Amino acid sequence: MGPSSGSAGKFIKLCSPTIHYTADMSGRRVVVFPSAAELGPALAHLVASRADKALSERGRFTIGLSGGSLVSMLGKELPVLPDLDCSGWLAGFCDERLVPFDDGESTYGLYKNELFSKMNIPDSRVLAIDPSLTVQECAEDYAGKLKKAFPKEDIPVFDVLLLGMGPDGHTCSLFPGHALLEETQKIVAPISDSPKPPPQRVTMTFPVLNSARCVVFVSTGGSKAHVLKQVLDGGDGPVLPAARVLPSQGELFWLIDEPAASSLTLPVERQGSAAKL
Ligand SMILES: O=C(O)[C@H](O)[C@@H](O)[C@H](O)[C@H](O)COP(=O)(O)O
Repeated sequence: MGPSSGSAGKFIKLCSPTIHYTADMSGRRVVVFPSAAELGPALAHLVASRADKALSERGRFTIGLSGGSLVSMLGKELPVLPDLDCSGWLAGFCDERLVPFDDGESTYGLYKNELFSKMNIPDSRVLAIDPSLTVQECAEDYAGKLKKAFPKEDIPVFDVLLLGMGPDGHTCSLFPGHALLEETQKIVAPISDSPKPPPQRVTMTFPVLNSARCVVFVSTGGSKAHVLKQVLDGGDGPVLPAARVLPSQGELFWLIDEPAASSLTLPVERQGSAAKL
């Protein structure tokens, strides 16, 4: 798509050599970086800026985390930011695999090692699942934890949700064609037939994703090019789960790298600043 196509709207000119261009595509602010190495620091700055804002306006910063490449990216980039005070942070998980915390598949376990320990975020500031429960109980228990953490809201409003997207267009544990895509009542749902192992997981539902103040997708690598085109460009195919994330009030960013963007036709704006995100 280009400036003349329907899905591409105004293009935002920023000023730093590390961002190639940003585009406003159907309410999504798409930012393309030369590589994942340049995307990581911008992601960290974006999180820090929304944390500053939340802390000054509401006295705490709530963030939902996802697995995949985000774990190591955040573990590398956030702890090295100067003057980042995490004492007011409350971290949860956009989805989680129902495995013990010391299992290599546990998203909590990965973040504990790669991020929480480096940033001195204690367990009391982390909303985690109870992996000893059945998947049904686990979803109810985690939903209860979210409700307790957001007592004034029917649907939790996270300051930032960080999401990845699988090559099939799934996000969180919301997979293409699955009945959970239509869930409107629960804020957290169990899934016991995840097409991607492990099969048992719990996941935030679209009502939570679409209530956030800021949602940031991170997607990198050439293996995502085809599905990114489908999600960002639309077209005749089914609307993939990642494309259904459109916060009703909040911001929506797609931070991608050039290989992932290679099937998109983007404008030639080539200046930007991570600080302006
Ligand atoms: O729970 C999972 O099985 C993964 O965490 C998965 O959902 C991941 O987030 C996406 O596949 C994006 O992965 P990348 O960030 O590595 O692209």
